[in-house]
Order: sequence, then C-alpha cells, then structure tokens
Amino acid sequence: MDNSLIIALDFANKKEVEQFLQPFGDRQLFVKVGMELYYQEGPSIIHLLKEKGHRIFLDLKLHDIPNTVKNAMKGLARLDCDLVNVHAAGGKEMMQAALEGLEAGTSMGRKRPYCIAVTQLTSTSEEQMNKEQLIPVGLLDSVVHYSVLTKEAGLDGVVCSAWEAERIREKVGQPFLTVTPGIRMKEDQAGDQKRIATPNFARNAGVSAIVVGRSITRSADPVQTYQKWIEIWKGVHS
Ligand SMILES: O=C(O)c1cc(=O)[nH]c(=O)n1[C@@H]1O[C@H](COP(=O)(O)O)[C@@H](O)[C@H]1O
Repeated sequence: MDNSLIIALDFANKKEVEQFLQPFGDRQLFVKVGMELYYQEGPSIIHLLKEKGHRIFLDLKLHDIPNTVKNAMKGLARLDCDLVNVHAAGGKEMMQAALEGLEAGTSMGRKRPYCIAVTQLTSTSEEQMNKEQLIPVGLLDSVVHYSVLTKEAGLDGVVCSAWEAERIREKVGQPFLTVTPGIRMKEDQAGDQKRIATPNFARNAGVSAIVVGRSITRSADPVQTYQKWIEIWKGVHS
C-alpha cells in the first residue's frame, strides 16, 4: 500500500473506463472504483479490472447500522479487492462489524482487504463541520479523534487530508494507513475539494497513499500526466 498513487476512476460506465485505460497498455495501476461507477456496473467492473492485473480500492464508504454493514462487507470481500472503506462517523461498533463481515467473506488462505475509515471528507471545511454537523471542535481534532476511534476498532487506517497525516501518526502510531485525496498541483482547479495539498506536501507529510482523480482523468494526455504525477510523488523531481 505504501507510496501508492491511486487513480480515482470516477467515470459513468465501463466504456469510459476502457477508453481511459486503453492508452496505458499493459501497465498495472492502482485504481479506485467509487459509487458513480460501481452503482452502474456492479461487480463486473471489479472482475474486469482484476483480470487486467490492477490493484483496486473499492470506495463505497459504507455507513449504516452494524448488521447491515457487516453483511454488505461479507459480500464485498468476495470481490477480492485490495482496499475498502467505511465512514468513521458510523461508530466503533459499525467499524468492528465491517471487519467481521470482511473476515467472514474472505476465502480461506487469502488476505482480507485492508479496511480504512473516512474521517472528515476532504470537501468539508472546519466552518461547515462546526455549523452543519454541529461538531464544536477544530477540524484537526475531529479527524484525529476519528482516527483514534478507527484504530480502536481494529481497522487499518483512515482517509484524511494530507494536512492531518502527521498529527494522526503522532497520536495513533504505526502501522496505520493515511490515504489522502484532495491532491492537486498548484495550477489545478480545487473544484469541490476544500482541504487540498500538492503531491510534494503529501510526500513530506509521510502519507501512505494519494488518491488523484480529475487532475489525471480529465487531462488532455492522461498517460503523460500520470507519469508526471508519479515522478513528483516518488520524489524524482524533488
Ligand atoms: O474516500 C475517498 O476516496 C474520498 C474521501 C474524501 O474525503 N475525499 C475524496 O475526494 N475522496 C474521493 O477521492 C477522489 C478525489 O477525486 P478528485 O477530487 O477528482 O482528485 C474522489 O473519487 C472522491 O470520491
């Protein structure tokens, strides 16, 4: 998992995914399938990506009562992805249930997928969190609090912004994954993301993996853009 650049395949259907991946040839990538794509294509998109040898983060952000999450995770485990996630706001019992489900659904002899929890979405600002969620603390404190809860539930790490990763490591220790979306080059549009950081910043903050969507998928030459991102992320141009 460490030092991965995960490409968010936020596309409407399988055809768009194939068009995007075609110029990458046989190159094996770490890709993320989120709700936009999974709700349209279902398990078949996972089978297709696995056949091509890609590693997969299945990002469905489960958040429901523990029993429902447990049974849903049991089914998702059978897809044999590398990484899945839940919302930490669902609580410790729900997160423990997610793990139980994953373990129950993982075939004998296989390793269960890593399971991480979303703390505060990278599209959330401190002001929004205070006013809309009525959480009366600083955003960093909320993210660290959810990270501690996630660790106590036995999960493998969190989704957070690069700004919180160092503090989480100090508080929670290792091993604990910090997977960070909201990554942008200086010249990129932030769009709906509020807590953004550059790949250089993320690397210096010691995050485990970055998630990059539109900066690569919507670029004029995705293969070249991906290559540029990889070089910066891996520190070739640092
Ligand atoms: O769980 C996620 O992957 C996720 C959590 C979060 O807090 N913020 C976030 O942006 N994401 C996902 O990461 C991707 C970011 O995409 P871009 O903003 O296009 O780079 C999207 O697929 C989001 O669904």
